[in-house]
Amino acid sequence: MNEVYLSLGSNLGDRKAQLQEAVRLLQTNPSISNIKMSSIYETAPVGYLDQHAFLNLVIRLETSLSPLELLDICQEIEQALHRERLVRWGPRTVDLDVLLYGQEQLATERLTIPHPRMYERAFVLVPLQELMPSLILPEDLEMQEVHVWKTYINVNTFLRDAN
Ligand SMILES: Nc1ncnc2c1ncn2[C@@H]1O[C@H](COP(=O)(O)OP(=O)(O)OP(=O)(O)O)[C@@H](O)[C@H]1O
Ligand SMILES: Nc1nc2c(c(=O)[nH]1)N=C(CO)CN2
Repeated sequence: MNEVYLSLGSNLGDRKAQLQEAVRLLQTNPSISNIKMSSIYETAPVGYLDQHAFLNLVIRLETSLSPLELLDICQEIEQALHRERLVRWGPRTVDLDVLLYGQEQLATERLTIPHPRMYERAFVLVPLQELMPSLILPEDLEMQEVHVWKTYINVNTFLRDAN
């Protein structure tokens, strides 16, 4: 089994419902187990600023899928939730990025692990630190626009939460 960390984000439409659907689709995959989630954070947009605030979280899971198989699953979920790529770093119904896959280091055209921009992103590192308390945040990280939006006891509570 491989331990994997994914970053999830949404800033278009019903942000929480889309994150719930993405997590539900991951949970129903027979090759994925033991999903743990961080709190959900509301975060100011980074990179492309003229867009709505995001909801972001990080999840840890175990999987027998290879890194590329997992990327395929993430991209299928983005497609199922009607993700469109119109602007780089622009608005999205849902975005799933592979942050870490065990101790794996990869730099291919389709997939780079660890995710190349994760160490500069408070919207990734702050939720990641909840699941990985030994993580030391960079001193110059822009923290002020990253706020806990909601904390769930576990994934099932999150998936049952209607509003
Ligand atoms: N670790 C990774 N996780 C997800 N996608 C990756 C990763 N490494 C490379 N990619 C590639 O990046 C491409 C663009 O991904 P995407 O459209 O989600 O980027 P983005 O979320 O807008 O920006 P960013 O990559 O800065 O988060 C994907 O098609 C995928 O092949
Ligand atoms: N706050 C926030 N900003 C972003 C996000 C995101 O998930 N949250 N994703 C991006 C591209 O991956 C670009 N900018």
